[in-house]
Amino acid sequence: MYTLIQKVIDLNESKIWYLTVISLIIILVMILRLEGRRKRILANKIPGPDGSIFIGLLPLFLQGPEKLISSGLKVYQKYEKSLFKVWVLNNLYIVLTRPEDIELVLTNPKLQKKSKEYLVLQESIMGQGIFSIDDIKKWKSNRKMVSGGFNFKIIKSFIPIFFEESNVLNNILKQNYDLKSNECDISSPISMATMEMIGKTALGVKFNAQNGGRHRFVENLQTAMIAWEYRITHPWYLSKTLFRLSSVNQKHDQSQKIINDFTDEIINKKLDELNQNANNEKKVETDDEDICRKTKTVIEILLGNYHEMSHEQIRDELVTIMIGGQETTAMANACAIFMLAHHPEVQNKVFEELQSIFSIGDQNRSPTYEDLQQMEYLERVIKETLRIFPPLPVFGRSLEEEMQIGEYLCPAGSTLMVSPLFLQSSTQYYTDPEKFNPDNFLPDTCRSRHPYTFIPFSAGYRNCIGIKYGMLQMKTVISTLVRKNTFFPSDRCPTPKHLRLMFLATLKFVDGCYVKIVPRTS
Ligand code: HEM
Repeated sequence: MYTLIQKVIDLNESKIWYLTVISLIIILVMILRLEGRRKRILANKIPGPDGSIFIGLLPLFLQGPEKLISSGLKVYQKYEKSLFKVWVLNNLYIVLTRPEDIELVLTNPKLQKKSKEYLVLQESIMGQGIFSIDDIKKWKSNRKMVSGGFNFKIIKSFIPIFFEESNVLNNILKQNYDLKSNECDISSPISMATMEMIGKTALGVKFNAQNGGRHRFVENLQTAMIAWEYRITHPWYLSKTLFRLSSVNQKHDQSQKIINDFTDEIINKKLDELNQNANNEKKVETDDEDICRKTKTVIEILLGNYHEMSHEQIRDELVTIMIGGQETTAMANACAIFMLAHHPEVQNKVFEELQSIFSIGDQNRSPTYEDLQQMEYLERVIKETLRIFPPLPVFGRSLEEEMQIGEYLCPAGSTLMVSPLFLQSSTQYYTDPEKFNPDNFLPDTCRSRHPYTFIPFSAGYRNCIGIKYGMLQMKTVISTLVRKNTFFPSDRCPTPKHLRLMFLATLKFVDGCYVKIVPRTS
């Protein structure tokens, strides 16, 4: 015994340090193994496809983003009676299928943290913006400040901008359609229109995107988003270290820098402008509220919190809003026009509703907020479009502690997944879910369903901040286009089943969205 003690005393400091490190590593490996074991034991009790050994359902992803939707739907339909598990490499996903479980998760204050896939956005231009941030304390206070830019009065003042850009869109579509067949791919023009709208309303910037202005922000935003899609559809690139080795990484980093530099420039310019106009501003604020509101954009509201938010934070929030508000509404607007083209009886009802709101000869009048409120049928059309084509088809939350959901104990370290796309096309909640039926959103029908059976904007704590903005913008775009045109199916895409979609973080068209456009004569 004495010799053992003597030996320990004789160890020099570096050896003791070495032994400590080795012991810590051994303990850590044991803990991880135990945790992994527990995760596997609990996972084994949850139904779901086993997939291949070690790689799970990775082959599903490797089939490509278009096939992923149909293959994913098959798996979902097979297991949707309860929540189910899916392994992809060593990641465990628990897919929630019942509205009760989804509500439990989305309204649980302990489950506000997004899953690790969102790191892709955090490591990119969204940074610490409220969409991707996982520091919940910071998210709470930032969300409060960002919400200021989306209050009712501010959003209402954006309607003339939505209308102006919808008219530009209408002219662009006229220039774009084939003179013989009247066919046109509406996806890209609509995408540029929503880009211009969000640029003007959030940043107070004109990109001239609709008229082909190749703005550096717009172009680099698209490059950065392609890089995310690449990472998400190649799950091993979720690791930043591996992604750094890929050829896409360099392009992404260049784009990130250009976007950040541009947004910094805008913030600095706006700050100077605000400082210079401080006295005039004060005067305007005491004048007619309407005049003041017209001049406010989301950036100005955020800069009002410049002392509470860092410059970088404001930049991240602005870029987040630009991304959150552009692609989502572009996809929804295009899908709604496409579905109207394929459902003439629905299109006629929308037009009749518009005729009851706008008098004859009123074609160029901008809708007021009250007009948009009266477009109840159009609202149902938009909701039905979002049911069938939710622009964000999947979202996830990180499960950090074991939790009982329904009859299953879900292991810590897994990701809880919710899929509006699959949930909203389930026969369990919608009769004939493939049918485009705006009456699914009649008040009584809505009341008869669990509210969490329709969640295109998510719900609960981290629901979409842009719901009102989105609804007013979509109503303005669609009503303006339908007031001026009739839409018909294109020969290139004769039925809705021919519309090819893919899952690339958001829902996207594989080869455009074609319709025939015939301008109304009076
Ligand atoms: C059709 C239109 C839209 C759809 C379907 C949609 C959908 C969603 C969904 C599903 C989420 C939650 C995502 C998650 O949990 O990971 C979300 C969050 C968010 N959306 Fe939207 N969105 C739309 C329009 C907009 C608009 C117009 C804006 C801003 C102008 C916006 C900004 C945001 C932001 C900032 C968040 C993060 C909120 C937070 O975590 O606190 N969205 N959106």
